[in-house]
Amino acid sequence: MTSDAFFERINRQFLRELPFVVYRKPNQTLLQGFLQKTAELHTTKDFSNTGFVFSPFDSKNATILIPQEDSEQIQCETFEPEIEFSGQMKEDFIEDEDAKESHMQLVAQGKALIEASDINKIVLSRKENIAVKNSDPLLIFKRLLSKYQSAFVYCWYHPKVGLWLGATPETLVKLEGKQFSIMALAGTQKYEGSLDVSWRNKELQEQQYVTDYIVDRIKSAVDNIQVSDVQTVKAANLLHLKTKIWGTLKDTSFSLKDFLFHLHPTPAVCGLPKDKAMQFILDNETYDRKFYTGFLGELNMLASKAPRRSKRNIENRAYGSTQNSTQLYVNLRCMSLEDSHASVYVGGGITSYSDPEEEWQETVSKAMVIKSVL
Ligand SMILES: C=C(O[C@H]1C=CC=C(C(=O)O)[C@@H]1O)C(=O)O
Repeated sequence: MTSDAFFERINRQFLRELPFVVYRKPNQTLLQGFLQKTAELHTTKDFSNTGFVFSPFDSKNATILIPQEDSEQIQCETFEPEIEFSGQMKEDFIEDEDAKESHMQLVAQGKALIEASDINKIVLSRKENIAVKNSDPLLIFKRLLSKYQSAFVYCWYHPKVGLWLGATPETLVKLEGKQFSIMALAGTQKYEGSLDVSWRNKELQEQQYVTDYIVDRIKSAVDNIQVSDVQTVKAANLLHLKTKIWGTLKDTSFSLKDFLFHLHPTPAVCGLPKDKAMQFILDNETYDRKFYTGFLGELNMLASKAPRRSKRNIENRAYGSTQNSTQLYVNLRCMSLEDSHASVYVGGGITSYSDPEEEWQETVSKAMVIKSVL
C-alpha cells in the first residue's frame, strides 16, 4: 500500500471513531496497522488471543486487545519520513515551579522511605499537561517516525479509552517460538554527542537491580539463560544502560500470561521489591498512570521463521516455517491526546543515591522527546 493510501485509510478509521493501532518496530521501515471493524471494547485475560494488546501499568486493570480476527491489517513499506520539525524546544520551555516543587517532594519522600526500609528502588513519575497547536494524531505520529528511527513508534486509538502515541526505547519481551529475549533498561544521562561516557554508581546500581530481578523471575521457566554485558545505548536525546537477557523456554507447560505478569512491572518502571514500590506509587503519585509504564505490542502472531541452512534439510530450506511470535514494548516516552491537550508522562528510578533536583531535570529531558514533536 502507498503511504498516502495507508494514512488515508487510518484517517478514515479515526473519523469513523473505530479502534486502530499503527506502529513501526525499532530500526525497521515497515509500517503496520490493525483497524478494528467494530467499536467493541475487547480485553484479554489469559493472553491466548491473537492481535495487538495495550496493557496498563496497574495489572488489576484490564488489558485491551485489538483482535486480529476482528481487524483489517494493512502495511506500508514505502513511507519516507520527510519532516524536519522542531516543536517545543528547550528555549520555549518555561519551568513550572509548582510541578517542580511537588515532583522534588515526591522524590524526597521516596528516597526517605528507601533509606528507612528494605525498599531499594522506586520509579516515580509525573504527568505534564500541554496545549497542542495542531492535534492531528497522524501528523504527530509521522513526526515521531521521522525523529525516532530506533524506537518502537505507535499511535493507538479506541473511542472508549482514548488516544495514545509514543516512541519507546524499551522492549519488554520478544518471544519467537521457544526463544525469548528481554531488555533491562535503566539509568539515564543526556546525550552530548558521544556514546563513550562514564556512569555513576547510582545509574549502574539502578540498572543492575533490573537485570537481577529479571533473571531471578524467569530462571525457573527457562533453559540456557544468557546475559549480555551492560551497554550504553542512545534513545533520542538521552543515553541509557542496557542489558540483554535471552534463552529458551523450558518444554514444560507454559503460560504466557504468568510469564508476563511475573516480569511486569519490572524495576525499570516500578521498583524493588515490586509490591512495596507499587503500593508507594499508587498511594503517593497524585495522578493515574493509566497506560504509561504498561506494555503494548503484537500478541501470538504467526511469523515466518528463516529457512534452515542445513544441507540435509532441503525441505525446510526451501519453505522455512511459521511460529508463534509475541513482541511487547514498555510504554515509555508517551502521551495521551484529548482534543487539543496532550498529557506527557515521565519518570525515573529513585534510589538512596538520588538527588531530587537531578531527578526533576531527568524528567524534563525525558519530556522533550514528546514535546519536540508537538
Ligand atoms: C520511567 C522511565 O524510564 C525508565 C527507562 C529508562 C531509564 C529510566 C531511568 O533512568 O530512571 C527508567 O527506568 C520514563 O522514561 O518515564
